[in-house]
Amino acid sequence: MTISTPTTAPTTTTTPTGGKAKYSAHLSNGDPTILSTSYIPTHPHLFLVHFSPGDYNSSLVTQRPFARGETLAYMDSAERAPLKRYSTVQVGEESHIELNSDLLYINHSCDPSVRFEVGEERKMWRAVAERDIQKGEALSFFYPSTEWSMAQPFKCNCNSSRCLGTISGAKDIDAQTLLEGYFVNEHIRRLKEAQSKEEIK
Ligand SMILES: C[S@@+](CC[C@H](N)C(=O)[O-])C[C@H]1O[C@@H](n2cnc3c(N)ncnc32)[C@H](O)[C@@H]1O
Repeated sequence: MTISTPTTAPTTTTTPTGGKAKYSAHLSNGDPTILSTSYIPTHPHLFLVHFSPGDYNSSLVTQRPFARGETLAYMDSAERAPLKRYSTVQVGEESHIELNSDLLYINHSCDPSVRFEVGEERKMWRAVAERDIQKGEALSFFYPSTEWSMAQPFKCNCNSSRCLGTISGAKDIDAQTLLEGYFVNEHIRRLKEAQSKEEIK
């Protein structure tokens, strides 16, 4: 197991102009050792991060039930990201955002409880319940619904009967399996279409 040390201790800061605090969990690079001691929840009445030792083992657990179709949260504190990384969410063919909130800790599942609805306009960015969700459940969304080619592929441990194995992005999933089996965002639909015409790999 590799333990990565954050380059900066996680902090909640106030900007000189008194602006919104910055969420720095992404600085943990997956290792919660330091972060868990200084954690300030961003949505304490809705969900909390459950920190687990080891790289990228933490998760986001609900504090109350949600009904299918309900918006869990808008991605209000998200910001455009210059580069994709494990913590970013793709919102368009060439656009990525950092969530800057506890939504970062939603893991992937091939049978997800949540979907991330995104698009080029920030007002579209929100997390919606795919089904009824109980209090105390760990939340999950289907990462290839937003990600075309992931910065950090991983072997999925969702244990679902429909698990797709290694998750590396929508580009590597058969079009029928992806488009008939899962909710995906419009940019992924467009990229899959371009791939089928061999306009992109
Ligand atoms: C945005 S983070 C999610 C929060 C992460 N669990 C953490 O503790 O920082 C994405 C990373 O979590 C891990 N991850 C998420 N879902 C997973 C899954 N179903 N199976 C294995 N690893 C997963 C992978 O390392 C992935 O790159």
